[in-house]
Amino acid sequence: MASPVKASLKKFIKSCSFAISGIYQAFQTERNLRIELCIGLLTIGAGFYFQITLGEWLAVLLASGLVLSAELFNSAIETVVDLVAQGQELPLAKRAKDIAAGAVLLAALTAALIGLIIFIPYMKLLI
Ligand SMILES: Nc1ncnc2c1ncn2[C@@H]1O[C@H](COP(=O)(O)OP(=O)(O)OP(=O)(O)O)[C@@H](O)[C@H]1O
Repeated sequence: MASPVKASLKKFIKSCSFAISGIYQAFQTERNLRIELCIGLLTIGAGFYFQITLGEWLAVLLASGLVLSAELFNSAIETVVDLVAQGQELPLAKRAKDIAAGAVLLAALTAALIGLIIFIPYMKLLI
């Protein structure tokens, strides 16, 4: 393998390991992230149970990824805000945290709506 390619690949693998470590740390500290992962896994379980279509799988996976990514961004923003605020009550810190939390809420509501649209017809078949 050519040396610049090898170096780029090495750098990429290193970046991935930092990213995985970031996800791991967020899971250790953020309860909401763990709850959202559980909901995502339950939804995937329901997908297998109801044998949803390929299009429905794509929507479920996109919605789950959207919520988890939004929560990770939220955690990163909270961390930076705490770093800057250093325990002080700051109006801009509140605004930044509330907007980031709003992004998570929007993603979660969108995912819930997608879940209801997909799974309600399957659940109706069970009744
Ligand atoms: N440094 C700060 N200055 C002003 N308001 C803050 C500050 N830190 C947090 N807040 C506000 O206090 C409220 C609670 O925030 P806090 O981060 O404790 O809990 P949270 O938003 O439920 O997040 P989580 O439980 O995920 O840590 C929010 O409205 C937030 O914007």
